[in-house]
Parts: sequence; C-alpha cells; structure tokens
Amino acid sequence: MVLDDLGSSLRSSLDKLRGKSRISEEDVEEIVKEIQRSLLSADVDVSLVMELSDNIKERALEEEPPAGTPARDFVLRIVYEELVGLIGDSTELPLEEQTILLAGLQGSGKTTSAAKMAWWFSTKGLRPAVIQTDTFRPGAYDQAKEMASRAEVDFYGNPDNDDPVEIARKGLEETSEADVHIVDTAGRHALEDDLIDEIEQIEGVVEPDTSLLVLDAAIGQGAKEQAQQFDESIGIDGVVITKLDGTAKGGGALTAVDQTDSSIAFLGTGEEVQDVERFEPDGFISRLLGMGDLGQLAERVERAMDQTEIEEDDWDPEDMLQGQFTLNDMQKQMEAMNNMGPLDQVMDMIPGFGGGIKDQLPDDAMDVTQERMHTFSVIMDSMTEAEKEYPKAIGASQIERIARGSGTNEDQVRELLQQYKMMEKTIKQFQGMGSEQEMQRMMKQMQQGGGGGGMGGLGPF
Ligand SMILES: Nc1nc2c(ncn2[C@@H]2O[C@H](COP(=O)(O)OP(=O)(O)OP(=O)(O)O)[C@@H](O)[C@H]2O)c(=O)[nH]1
Repeated sequence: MVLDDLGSSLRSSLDKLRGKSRISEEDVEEIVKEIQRSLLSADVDVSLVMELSDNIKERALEEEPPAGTPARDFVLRIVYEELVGLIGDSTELPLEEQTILLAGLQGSGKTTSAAKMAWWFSTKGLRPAVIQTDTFRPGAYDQAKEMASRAEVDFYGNPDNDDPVEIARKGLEETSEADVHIVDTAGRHALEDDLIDEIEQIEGVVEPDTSLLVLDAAIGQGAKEQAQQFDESIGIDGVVITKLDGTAKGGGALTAVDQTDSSIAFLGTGEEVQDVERFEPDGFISRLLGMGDLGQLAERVERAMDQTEIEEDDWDPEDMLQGQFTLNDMQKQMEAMNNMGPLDQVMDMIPGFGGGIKDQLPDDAMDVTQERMHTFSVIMDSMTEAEKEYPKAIGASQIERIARGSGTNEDQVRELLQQYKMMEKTIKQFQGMGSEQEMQRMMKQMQQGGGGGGMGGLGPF
C-alpha cells in the first residue's frame, strides 16, 4: 500500500512524545525527518516532500496546542491535516450521466480499470458502458469484452476496425442507452507522438466530462513527465492508481496528482472487477496513520452482506465490535469476510488495528484462507448447536466425535478451535475501544479539530 512505511515509522516517532505536554524543536525535527525519509523512499517528488515537511515543522512549532491537548495528539493532527492537504479531495464524479476518458501508458491498467469503474458505477444504480478503442494491442478487445461481461455492464468494441476514433464515435452511438460512458484507449510503451495524436483525436470526438490518467502504483519519478504530457494534450482531471495490492510504493502517483493539479479518483487493488475503491482522502490517510477507515469497512461489509445473502437481522457486524462471539458468528463472519477480501485488509480498515494491535498478533491470526474456511465450515456442520454457542466446553471426546462426523481429523478440529480462540481474542481487543459510532464520533471530532485530543480513545493511538 502507498506509503505503508510512513504509518509505522511515524507511529514510533510519535510514541516518543507520549506523556509530553510540550513539544521541543528536536522532537519536531525528528518527526519531520521520519516523514521525509518515508515519503522519499516511496518515490514522492523531492520538492513536494520539502513543502510538506516545512509546513508540518512550521505549524508544530508556531501553533499553540489547545489547552490540555497532549503533544502527540497535536502533532498527529497537524500531520494528518497536511497529508490530507497534499493528497487533496477525490476527483469529483457526480452520480449522473457522463463520459469518462482513460489515458495512460501500456500495461498501466486502463482496460482493467475501465471495467472496474463501470462495475462501481453500476453498484450506484447507474447504467455504465465500456467502449474499447484499443486497436494497438492484440487481445485488448477480448480482454475488455470479457471484463465488461464479468462486471455485467454494456460493452462496445470492434476488432475488425483499426480506426480508434471511428470506434469511439460508433461506440457512443451504439451504447446510447447507458448513462456513464467509459472510453478505454490504447497505450504505448513510452510517450510517443502518435499516441498523443490518437488520444487527442479521440478526445475531440468523445468530448469527455472527465479525463483520468491511469498510473501503475509502481511508477516512480517517470510519473512527472507522463502526467505533464497527458495533461498538456487532453487535460487531466484525476488519477487512477492501480496495482496497490502489490509491493508498489505509489509515491509517483502522488507526484502526478500534484503535477496535474488534479486529484485521485479510484484505487485499484487487484485483478478482479470488484477490486476497486473510490478514493476517499480522509479514510485513506486515517488508514495510513493506523487509525482505520470505518467508511470503507462499512461499504465492504454491506457488499459482502449482499453477496452472502445474510439477513441483516441475522448477522450484525456490530456484534463483532461488541465481542459477543461464538462459533456460529465465526462461521457467518468467515463467509462474509471471504467476500470482503483478505481479513488482513479488512483489519487495516478498523480503527486502531492498522499496524497497531494487528502487528502484535501472531501471523496466522489473519491467515484464514479459503481452503481453511471450507474445512472449518465442514467441521462446524458436525457440531451441535450447544457446542457452537459454547466452544469452550468442547473436550477431547467431542473433538473425536466431530472429527469423525466431518470426515476430518482431530488436529483439524483443534486448529479450528485455536483459530476461534485467536479471533475471539482479537475481537475482545475491540471492546475497550467503544462502539463503532463512538469511534466514528471520535474520528469526526479529530477531523474537525475539536474536543481536546479526540484521538486519546483510539486504542493504540
Ligand atoms: N494485481 C493487480 N493487477 C492489476 C491491477 N490493475 C490491472 N492489473 C493487471 O495489470 C495488467 C495490465 O492491465 P491492463 O488493464 O491490461 O492494462 P492496459 O493499460 O489496458 O494495457 P494496454 O491496453 O496494453 O495499454 C493486467 O494483467 C491486469 O490484470 C490491479 O489493481 N492489481
């Protein structure tokens, strides 16, 4: 994830401020150095890093912390505000009829992002269509068509036509019933004149409301030049950062945002059409700083509930936060979490978990793979209702019976009980943090800058 390192290094330098009510110049220097180191190693442009760190330094030393605010909370709030300022708002994309043009180099993820974005708009009740104009890369048509069908959205392309401008024109006509038109374009290995000519012509025909530059998170300093050139030719309104699920640093994309004076529209986090997030700066930075992102969590839970068709009355994710946790809950939550994505990622969205408590847990607390989930499910089917409600009462003879009944072995049953214990322990850590509403209230308070150190209650923060 972008700037992953920043969260943990910042946390450790901020921890040194614990218990202090005043902050010295030395403290500020140290924190600013950490921020610079993390941003630079994440490939963020040097001048941008300097600007950000100067602002933080100046504010931390010159602003007067509100009475009673611990130094740590005060500095954290400044860092948070400055990072939100650097990354800016997400690109405005009204939920209404519109045309979006995607630009970017070959392999940056345009075709995938077109389908993902179309899927995202469809979840908002709109009717999107993907128009594929890439006549340059063999296979682009088939890939786009297949992805559009997986996203269950309208699609237009023509593998027999080698004129992308003509395809774009025809595509808009043929998909006139759609509300949101997403026009995918061809890429090249490098910025070449014919690529720029082609995209300018397509832009002329399509007249997009929004032009988005698609950038691979792995892009480093090269982002600056690319962003500049695309911006000059068609005008870039926003950036889509792809492949954030990999080890990429993502700093180059932040540089592109700054260079084009634009913003981030979407984040791509995998190869499937659902692996997309609308960029939300507050949530993103909160997550980065280990404060969790309740908005994203709620959205994923909602989506997962739709997919698993679990009645809302039947399973309330709040239960998880309340700590009323049985094997029945675990079974339902495993199904739902399976649809939410890796538990690990889900945990990152929960306040206090990102890089906090999560890091202190054994690795396999999060390692609930699909295969294990399936085995666990089979085992649980062989348990009685009482055993599922009171797993602690399961002894050796029950383990033997359950293993026999489920066609598994005793070790696997013990593994399930062990996993349950670890999950229960994890859930219990929440209890001290208050309810979800309480956490949201605290985050809001913190964002508004009020409430005398609203971060105090966020567990490890
Ligand atoms: N892991 C991961 N892979 C991605 C993501 N987005 C795209 N990819 C993969 O990256 C590769 C290139 O993506 P495409 O969508 O084909 O890229 P493109 O920009 O359309 O490429 P051209 O049509 O050649 O210009 C494909 O293998 C995608 O599956 C992402 O968010 N995560």
